[in-house]
Amino acid sequence: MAEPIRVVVTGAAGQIAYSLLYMIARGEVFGKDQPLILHLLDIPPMVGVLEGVVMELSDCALPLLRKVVPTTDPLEGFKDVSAAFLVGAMPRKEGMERKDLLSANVKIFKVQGEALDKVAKKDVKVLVVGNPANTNALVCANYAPSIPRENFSAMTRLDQNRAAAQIASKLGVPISNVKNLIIWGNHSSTQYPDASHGKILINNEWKDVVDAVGDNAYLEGPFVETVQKRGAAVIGARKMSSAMSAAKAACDHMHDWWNGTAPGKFVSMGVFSDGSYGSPKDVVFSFPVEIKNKQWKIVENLGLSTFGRSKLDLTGKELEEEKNEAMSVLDSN
Ligand SMILES: NC(=O)c1ccc[n+]([C@@H]2O[C@H](COP(=O)([O-])OP(=O)(O)OC[C@H]3O[C@@H](n4cnc5c(N)ncnc54)[C@H](O)[C@@H]3O)[C@@H](O)[C@H]2O)c1
Ligand SMILES: O=C(O)C[C@H](O)C(=O)O
Repeated sequence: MAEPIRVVVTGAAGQIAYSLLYMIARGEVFGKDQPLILHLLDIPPMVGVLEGVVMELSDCALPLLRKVVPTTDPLEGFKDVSAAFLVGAMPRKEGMERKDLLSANVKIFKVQGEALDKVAKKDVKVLVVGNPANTNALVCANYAPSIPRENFSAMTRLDQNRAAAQIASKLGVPISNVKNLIIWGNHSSTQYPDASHGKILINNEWKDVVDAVGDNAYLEGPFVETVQKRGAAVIGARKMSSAMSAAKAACDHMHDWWNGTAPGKFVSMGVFSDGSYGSPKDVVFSFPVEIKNKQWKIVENLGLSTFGRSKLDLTGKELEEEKNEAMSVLDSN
């Protein structure tokens, strides 16, 4: 069997981590033959809860889990890690937008970027879940200059999964029969869930989602809005933000980054923009990507409608504004 790898989950005493840690430790991300040492990072007031999580992980009796390192010290938490799930951050409450968390959360990602830079493996894969995820990923990467910025990503996979679930339910097919729906831009209510390149498996043949749905008004209206507002809908119902589905999406994201995407399939990830599709450069923007040998590549030459173009411009503008706001928060500290 392979040597164990070290994987850190921040916010390890929180609600997303409670589902996520179990899925990782079962081998659902790095494989059923990959032993793991799990680092659990949280803040000092959560030490008691963290102890409980450590007890439960032990009681799960998981064969791949070789050791658990609970800590409140980022330098210990990020030491020699190969993969980092950056979940620890304040969640929004009812009535807030995710960017309202910016001033509180962005500082966390500065400190964690600096710690990753000092002690993580240089090929560490960093997934930022904590909101506002795109801008937090940007900040984290900026404070970790010795790690390639391609190694930092933000999670829009939950939005992709939500989009796929809407289409599967609309067409009455299993979720595994839907692929290549795209989330463009920010993990916020300006994101653009785009079904125009989506495929659906009907009678053993991949067909266009657009043709199968046959209702453009739905695809540009209720479909887009439902996905954009799904996080708020979950908060409205649960009084807490999504956790089980967020943990599953984090596993899907890191799984595909680690293992690659199947031929003909792409997934959405927030990554550093090179200006593709007229997006602003140097913000973390969600694009369709294909992954091979742990390297993502933006899928090129996909057509964009006039409607899509206007949506990309809107979400790109929001990301530039968030970036400026984050920089002024950090400059004033
Ligand atoms: N990108 C997405 O799709 C997505 C989906 C769901 C939730 N989220 C975001 O994920 C974050 C976590 O959500 P949750 O429901 O688990 O929240 P939670 O409040 O249940 O848990 C957050 C945990 O982070 C810890 N924490 C705070 N500051 C920390 C720091 N500096 N270092 C380490 N740990 C720290 C807290 O003590 C707490 O245990 C929120 O920002 C939420 O908005 C993102
Ligand atoms: O909506 C939130 O604040 C939590 C999360 O980002 C989500 O999409 O469910």
